[in-house]
Amino acid sequence: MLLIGLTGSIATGKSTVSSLLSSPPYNLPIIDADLLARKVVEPGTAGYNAIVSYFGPTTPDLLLPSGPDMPENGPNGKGRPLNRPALGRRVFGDSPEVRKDRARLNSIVHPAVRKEMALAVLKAYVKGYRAVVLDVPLLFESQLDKYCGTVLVVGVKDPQIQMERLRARDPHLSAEDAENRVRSQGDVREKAERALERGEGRGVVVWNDGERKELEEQVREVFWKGVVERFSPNWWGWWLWMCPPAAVVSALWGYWANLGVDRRWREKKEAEKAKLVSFDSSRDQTRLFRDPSQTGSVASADSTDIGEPLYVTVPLTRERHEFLVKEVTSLWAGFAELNAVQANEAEAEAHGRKHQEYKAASKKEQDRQRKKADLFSTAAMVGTSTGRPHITVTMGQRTTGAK
Ligand SMILES: CC(C)(COP(=O)(O)OP(=O)(O)OC[C@H]1O[C@@H](n2cnc3c(N)ncnc32)[C@H](O)[C@@H]1O)[C@@H](O)C(=O)NCCC(=O)NCCS
Ligand SMILES: Nc1ncnc2c1ncn2[C@@H]1O[C@H](COP(=O)(O)OP(=O)(O)OP(=O)(O)O)[C@@H](O)[C@H]1O
Repeated sequence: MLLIGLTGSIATGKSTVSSLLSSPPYNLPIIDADLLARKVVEPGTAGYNAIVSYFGPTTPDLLLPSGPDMPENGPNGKGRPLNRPALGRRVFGDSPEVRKDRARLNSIVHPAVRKEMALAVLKAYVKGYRAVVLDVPLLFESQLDKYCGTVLVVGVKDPQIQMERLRARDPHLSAEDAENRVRSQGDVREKAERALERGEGRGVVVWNDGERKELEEQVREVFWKGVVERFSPNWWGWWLWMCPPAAVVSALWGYWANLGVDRRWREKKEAEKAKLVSFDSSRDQTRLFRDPSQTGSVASADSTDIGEPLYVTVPLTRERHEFLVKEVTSLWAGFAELNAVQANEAEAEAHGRKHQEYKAASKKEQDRQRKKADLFSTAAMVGTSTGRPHITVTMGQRTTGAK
């Protein structure tokens, strides 16, 4: 049985494709990770209890409010269901705290989802299906791609279209909530690249910027005829079903091949990062923004920005991650100095100090600030999830071991 990993980014059309694949002429069973992720956090489950005990104390609206239709202990006495938009606000976004919370939620939900998924795949195999679709938004992030015979990425190139579709489908989301959700997922272009890296027949991409009809045609021609029928014909599916040991060998072989693909992908990304060091900053003006959608104002950083992401807009013709780590570390020291000088200027003015006195105080303060800045390193990350190339820079991550 062929495992088809269906992924993409938020509102790029995964569900639209999965509903196509579940209907004639394909008639494939769909295992939907979002649905399973809801099932494993229903009141009374271990997932629900873990979420309530971690997020409950800091999220007053974590559960649906009680009222005439909602008893205090929930409809089945096991607790009120989760208020998903409220939990979403806690975990979708870019700041370090939100990322930490998202990682925590993922660590509660994902193992339970994987278990349910394995069970569902086994059931589909026993029922004799030739292929099954795993609809998983975070297929690569949760490493499930390694188990898939083929990966289908549904992408949208234009982020504006993606945002419009998301807001039209989920009108309850504010513009900020929608933006945060888009930003919480990896760049769909990178997912597409990663799928194609798997090689012919093992990875395929359909772009869904156009009409639904175009999407349907791509699914039929590019995916079904070009991949499934060509690389996993019907007779092969029957053979695997009739001979379970062959199915096991085929699954192990596929997993092993995917490990190789994964290793090559990592090596490629490492090599790309290594190239960044040679970037010459003098040719490019580096500007820091508080928000990737801002273009006008240059943000200033001060000590309150520790741990806050800032964005640098640069052309991504040459990726330059490591260079930026160095560059922004020195920028951070520069900002610290600037703050110190400004603070001293204000102080000197207020107290009417003489110029010499001010200079001495300023120098001392600068040294102090520089030492403080030395305690921090800065992380930079390249991304295009918002559609405009940007680099997220998290200022002032404490260096491991620094005192
Ligand atoms: C935070 C929650 C409660 C918000 O629920 P809500 O009903 O508002 O959204 P829903 O579950 O329908 O998700 C909508 C889309 O958001 C994206 N998304 C969901 N969870 C995540 C996540 N942890 N990281 C990045 N994107 C995510 C997916 O594209 C998904 O299709 C929910 O998304 C959740 O429990 N997420 C953690 C589990 C998870 O990772 N699910 C994704 C598949 S395993
Ligand atoms: N080609 C298209 N033209 C117009 N609307 C589309 C097209 N494809 C999908 N849509 C609409 O866009 C919205 C998002 O699509 P869909 O729900 O399939 O995305 P998704 O990737 O499954 O999203 P999520 O990650 O949130 O589950 C839906 O309302 C869908 O009807």
